[in-house]
Amino acid sequence: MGSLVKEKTSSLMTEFLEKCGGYAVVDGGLATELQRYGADINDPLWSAKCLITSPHLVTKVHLDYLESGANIIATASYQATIQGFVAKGLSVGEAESLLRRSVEIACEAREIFYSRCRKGLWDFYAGKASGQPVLVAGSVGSYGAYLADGSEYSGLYGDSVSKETLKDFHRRRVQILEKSGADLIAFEAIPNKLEAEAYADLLEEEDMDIPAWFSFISKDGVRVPRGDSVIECAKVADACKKVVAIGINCTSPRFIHDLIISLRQVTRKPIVVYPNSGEVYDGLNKKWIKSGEESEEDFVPYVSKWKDEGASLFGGCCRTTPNTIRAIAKVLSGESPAASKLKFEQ
Ligand code: MET
Ligand SMILES: [Zn+2]
Repeated sequence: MGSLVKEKTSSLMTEFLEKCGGYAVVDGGLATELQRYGADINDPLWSAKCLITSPHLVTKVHLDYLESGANIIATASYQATIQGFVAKGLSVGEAESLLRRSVEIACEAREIFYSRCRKGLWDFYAGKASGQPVLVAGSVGSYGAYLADGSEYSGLYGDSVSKETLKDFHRRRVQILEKSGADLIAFEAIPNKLEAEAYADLLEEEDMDIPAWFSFISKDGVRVPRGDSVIECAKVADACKKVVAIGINCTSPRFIHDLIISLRQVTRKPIVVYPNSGEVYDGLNKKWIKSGEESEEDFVPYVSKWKDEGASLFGGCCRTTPNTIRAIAKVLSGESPAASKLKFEQ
């Protein structure tokens, strides 16, 4: 790769943020939104099952988020792994095509969005839609997500799983996403430091043409599920030249404020936050459980505070919807969100 391409890679996010006016909107939950449209994703492949059974729904959800103001849409590859597809009886070739397809679907949705904007077909944002820059992030879920046994939210893989195991597991998928037209890779919901180190090594070893963001899960506002401190994990991400943003996703909104402060202590890279609705996932029974009276837009009034603490990219994760994203886009564009009861003690 030429040095010019490398420079472009490392500055991609700062330039993109400038184009967006300093702050960018990330999409909301993809899997849970597919479910809301009736997709049955109760499967080891989770949302990736839709790449086989209902790709049109994936396009539809991407379009919904773009229409709501998203600047970054993440592909349906979170739980799309070659190993997972092969376990379903697909060939390696078919599995790799589906991974590529996840990026193509998101790129096609962006094209459809832009062409509809040009024709002025959408009311919302119609005026400034052509000025809505959009990046496609190739989503990569953790090894625990592939295992689909709840370890995605515990980060406990056992002693037999080493950094090398994780690198071997992720390498081919990352290579394919890199060459499929994605603008960046989103390593999402990272549950332990070991996996962050594996990703960082992979990015360096593969000398990737596109950058990445690392986004961690936290269940207590201090540590990732495995028990490593978020600060230690963020240091791994900060030290990796290919990482252009660091953040938190699929985490209760109530922890986001403190987590941003922790991240800011160890990085100057842009911070991305996209919490879930605040409900808790019961991995064993594959159900979201309410811990209070959360609704998907409840955290939106906090976006301004998170901005003040130094985050620059804001979206939603599981159980958030296009409504959440529309409200975040409004906050970032200076309009106040619909009055909503503030529920999270800061
Ligand atoms: N981008 C993924 C999704 O929204 C993140 C899942 S987090 C468990 O489906
Ligand atoms: Zn999530």
